Amino acid sequence: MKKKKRIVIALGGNALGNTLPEQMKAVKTTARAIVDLIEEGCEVVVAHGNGPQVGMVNNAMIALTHEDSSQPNTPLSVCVAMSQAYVGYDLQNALREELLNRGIHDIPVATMITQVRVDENDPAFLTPSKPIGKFVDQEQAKALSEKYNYIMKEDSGRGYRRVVASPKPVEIVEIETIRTLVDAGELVIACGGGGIPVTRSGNHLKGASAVIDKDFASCMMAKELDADFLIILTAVEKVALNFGTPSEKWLGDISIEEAKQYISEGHFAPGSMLPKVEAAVDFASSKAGRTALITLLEKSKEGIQGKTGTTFHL
Ligand SMILES: Nc1ncnc2c1ncn2[C@@H]1O[C@H](COP(=O)(O)OP(=O)(O)O)[C@@H](O)[C@H]1O
Ligand SMILES: NC(=O)OP(=O)(O)O
Repeated sequence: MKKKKRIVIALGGNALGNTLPEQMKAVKTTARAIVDLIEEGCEVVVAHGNGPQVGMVNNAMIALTHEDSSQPNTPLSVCVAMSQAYVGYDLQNALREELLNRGIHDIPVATMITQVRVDENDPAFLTPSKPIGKFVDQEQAKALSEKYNYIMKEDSGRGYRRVVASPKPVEIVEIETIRTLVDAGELVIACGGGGIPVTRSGNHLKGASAVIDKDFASCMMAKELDADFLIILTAVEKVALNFGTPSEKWLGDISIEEAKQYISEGHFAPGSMLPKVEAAVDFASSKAGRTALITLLEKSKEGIQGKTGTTFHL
């Protein structure tokens, strides 16, 4: 019998929406796209981002502390944990329902609260780079940085966002549990929001004030699970050279060498497209036969059929 293709999908912000009602709606479309892949005969593992969601949770927790001084600050690591549960809850239910609606009764869905270890000496702790929360204009950005000491940065021509530290993942703490569930045929949602960042001190895991890039965490999970495909779903169908300029050129199938050259030429914006391309290069170059794909959620099926998206190969 032909072995099923194992796919790790990294869902970007547009697959989840920015508010509770938007998320309820978005996860239904997302579930349809994922179950399409399952019906194509693929084994799917789902990871997702949390930029808007962790920003929202963090704001709510700050407001709580302002209202009630007996409530201590909620660490960013706990906000990431909350965002994993919030997204996992809606996504898990949408997937369950979509599977049942299509008569698929033998694939249980589970969300794994996932911790990802980072290095406490990672220089990324000193240079915040990960955009979270809402997009605001320049004036609002100035007000937020004055009021809360936030570091605000312009994000790919779409406005300003708060940036936080984003160290690289070193180890997925729950990887053996994830592997056991995936090998048992379950549909697992894991490494949400890049994973809850932790550092290790002996047997103790301590939350770190950071948001890990889900593209890097998904890449690590895809390698750990020996996946065939890493699919990074975002708001563009393809990756572009000279993005947003008159000489914009959309990329189809590219080699690792070409991708590395384009990275060095500065074609991909840090904090948005650059981590996706870096994760795609890392995965596709890690072992022969591994393919990475960057495309739109609605195009994921066509993407794995080689009909669209930007595909990275050795
Ligand atoms: N070279 C590029 N090619 C395509 N998109 C790019 C490029 N550089 C920056 N972008 C921007 O990056 C966005 C994807 O990053 P982002 O929105 O942070 O991802 P996510 O979907 O994970 O939230 C695209 O929608 C686009 O606006
Ligand atoms: N954690 C993370 O990478 O989130 P986004 O995909 O929303 O940026």
